Amino acid sequence: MTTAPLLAVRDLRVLIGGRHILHGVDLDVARHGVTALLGRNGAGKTTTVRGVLGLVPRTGSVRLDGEETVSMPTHTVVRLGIGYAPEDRGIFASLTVAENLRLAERRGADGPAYGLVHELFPELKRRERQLAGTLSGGQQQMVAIGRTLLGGNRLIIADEPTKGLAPKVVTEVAKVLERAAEAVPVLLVEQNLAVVRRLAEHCAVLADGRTAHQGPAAELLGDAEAARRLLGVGHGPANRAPSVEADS
Ligand SMILES: Nc1ncnc2c1ncn2[C@@H]1O[C@H](COP(=O)(O)OP(=O)(O)OP(=O)(O)O)[C@@H](O)[C@H]1O
Repeated sequence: MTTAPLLAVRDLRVLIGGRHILHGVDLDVARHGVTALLGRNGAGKTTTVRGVLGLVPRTGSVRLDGEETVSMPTHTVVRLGIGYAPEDRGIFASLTVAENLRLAERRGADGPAYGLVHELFPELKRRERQLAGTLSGGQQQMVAIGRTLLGGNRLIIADEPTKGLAPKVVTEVAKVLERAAEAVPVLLVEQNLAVVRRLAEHCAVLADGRTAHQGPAAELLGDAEAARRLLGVGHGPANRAPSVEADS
């Protein structure tokens, strides 16, 4: 079994409007489970994701399963098998759950993976006629993640899926991601360290547009001094990690 990373980003640089946003991001995403991308506000996490997807001009190397994608346009990159759940979830509020999923269909080897989506999230089957705008935050996140699972993707990228959610909903979303990651590896951009602690085996930390740290997530989160230095946690309420409720 190969242990080479599924996604290997090396020296990723992004220049927007004459400003260097990223100047040397290295990131390995594991072939299994959740890899967390961490860093303070403005560190460059979303730009890294956008760089991986080819949504911003970039240089360096971005290999998916060994294949160099850095010169490819976005539509080619995503067809290689990357599903993206953006920070705002990107769902259509005035369409039903079923319609939202249908819009994300892509033909994988065996057609769209509805079996997998309904197995992981039976609630989406039960609510298929409900308007997506009337779902809870956690249920909307199920739709967003469900959409990424429909196209036979090899990697899911979820950008701050718990941002702005109440603790109970954060727990719901963490469970959704945990289940999704059993099927497809996930790159998770996340500020909630309790979620990272629960889900991620590996992590990378960005600071000022560069990779400041990579390694096992538990090791970083278990080292109070490193977590304070790299993530700024432990300095008052604004930086305190919200909790994730215990499993019910
Ligand atoms: N299109 C753009 N034009 C100019 N500056 C940008 C652009 N996109 C991002 N930036 C700047 O680049 C830096 C990194 O932004 P980015 O959104 O990648 O950080 P982030 O780590 O995702 O932050 P947050 O946690 O706040 O979402 C910020 O200073 C941001 O203002």
